[in-house]
Amino acid sequence: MEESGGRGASLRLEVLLRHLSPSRAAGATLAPSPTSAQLAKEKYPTQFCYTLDNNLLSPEQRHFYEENGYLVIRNLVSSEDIECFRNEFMKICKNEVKVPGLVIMRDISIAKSEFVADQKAVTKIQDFMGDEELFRYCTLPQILKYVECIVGPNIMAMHTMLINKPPDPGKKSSRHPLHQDLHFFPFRPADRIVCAWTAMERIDRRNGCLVVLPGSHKGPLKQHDYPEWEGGVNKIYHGVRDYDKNTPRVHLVMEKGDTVFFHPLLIHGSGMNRTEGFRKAISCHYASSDCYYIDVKGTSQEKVEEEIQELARKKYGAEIIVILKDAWMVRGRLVKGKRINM
Ligand SMILES: CCCC(=O)SCCNC(=O)CCNC(=O)[C@H](O)C(C)(C)COP(=O)(O)OP(=O)(O)OC[C@H]1O[C@@H](n2cnc3c(N)ncnc32)[C@H](O)[C@@H]1OP(=O)(O)O
Ligand SMILES: Nc1ncnc2c1ncn2[C@@H]1O[C@H](COP(=O)(O)OP(=O)(O)OP(=O)(O)O)[C@@H](O)[C@H]1O
Ligand SMILES: O=C(O)CCC(=O)C(=O)O
Ligand SMILES: [Fe+2]
Ligand SMILES: [Mg+2]
Repeated sequence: MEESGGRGASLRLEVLLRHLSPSRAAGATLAPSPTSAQLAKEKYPTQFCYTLDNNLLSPEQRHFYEENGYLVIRNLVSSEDIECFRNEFMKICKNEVKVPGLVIMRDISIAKSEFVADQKAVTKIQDFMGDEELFRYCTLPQILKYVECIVGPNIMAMHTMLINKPPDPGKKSSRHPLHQDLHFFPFRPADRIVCAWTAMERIDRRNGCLVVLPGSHKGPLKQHDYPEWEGGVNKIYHGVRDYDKNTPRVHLVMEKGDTVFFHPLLIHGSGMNRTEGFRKAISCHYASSDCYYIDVKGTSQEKVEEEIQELARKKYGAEIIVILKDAWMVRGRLVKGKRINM
């Protein structure tokens, strides 16, 4: 007795398969469908250098990051999570929560005025790794998935910020000059570093959205200086000294929860806040734990190191000598994989 479907049926199947796809003819097992990484290589045969082989980014997304140095993913962080981060930030501003290692910055226009325990006094908080609630942002799996496509499987959270851009006091000091984040980082390689920046509300040109120069990540790290702004510039808000003024600027209009991933050499800044609200964004810079520290002495980054040391001396006393590398090693936190060099 012949099994149901026997030779006759398999012959018919073979003919059908040949008809559908000559390469899947009899004998050959069904080939698995091509992965996203394979598709990307077929479609864009040039070498990828800013992204790693992965099966998350579509070929178009991967190509976009390679060419432009940034990629916006819509609606990546939930409203609920963002409200938790907002509440925690408010508690920090009201002094209800003390976070070890946190740096609180006030806008230059209010830095010298009387202290008020309110978000109105805070332009940005930095290094919130010691706050478990805010740090949860850096560990969100949907963010780390994208980060892994750029930095690989061993991921350190190196630098964290919650930016609370105040209504401009009329001096344009709420602007952030165009800069490259790598200017502040004494580690390399740049291609294994990425920033995730999430809008905590709708952010457009009225409240000071991010402005990027697409493709600028392909250039070198540039010389940075304080811009000559009449209304004053915030401490450490260095800007690129010269950049191609003809490069088109792109204003990234983002909705709450939208997240942009960008390369540390991408030239970016943000405009002034013309609204009455405090424009909020949360961000984390990630690096592969395979990265290594560099000595910035004798480079364009030397001045940053000196300036940060000077701030630390003022704050903690004259005898303190901050080794930049040590300061980064203490702050950095592993979020995925193994801690190697960093
Ligand atoms: C990807 C980006 C990477 C980065 O951004 S890495 C850059 C690292 N960033 C930093 O190190 C943060 C810099 N900011 C700070 O450390 C602090 O905000 C800063 C400036 C020390 C102020 O700390 P506070 O604890 O508020 O100290 P303080 O009230 O005693 O002020 C000390 C002196 O600084 C002045 N100041 C405070 N906020 C300022 C501002 N926004 N712009 C300009 N000057 C500012 C303040 O007036 C005071 O000056 P003075 O000593 O009285 O002459
Ligand atoms: N003189 C300057 N030096 C360095 N950066 C600057 C200077 N003037 C403006 N910027 C920065 O350049 C970026 C782009 O400026 P641009 O005028 O295109 O947009 P914007 O000021 O953000 O928004 P809008 O044009 O809607 O006011 C902003 O991030 C701003 O902070
Ligand atoms: O205005 C912003 O949110 C961007 C700030 C920024 O680029 C930075 O602090 O490095
Ligand atoms: Fe930046
Ligand atoms: Mg402008």
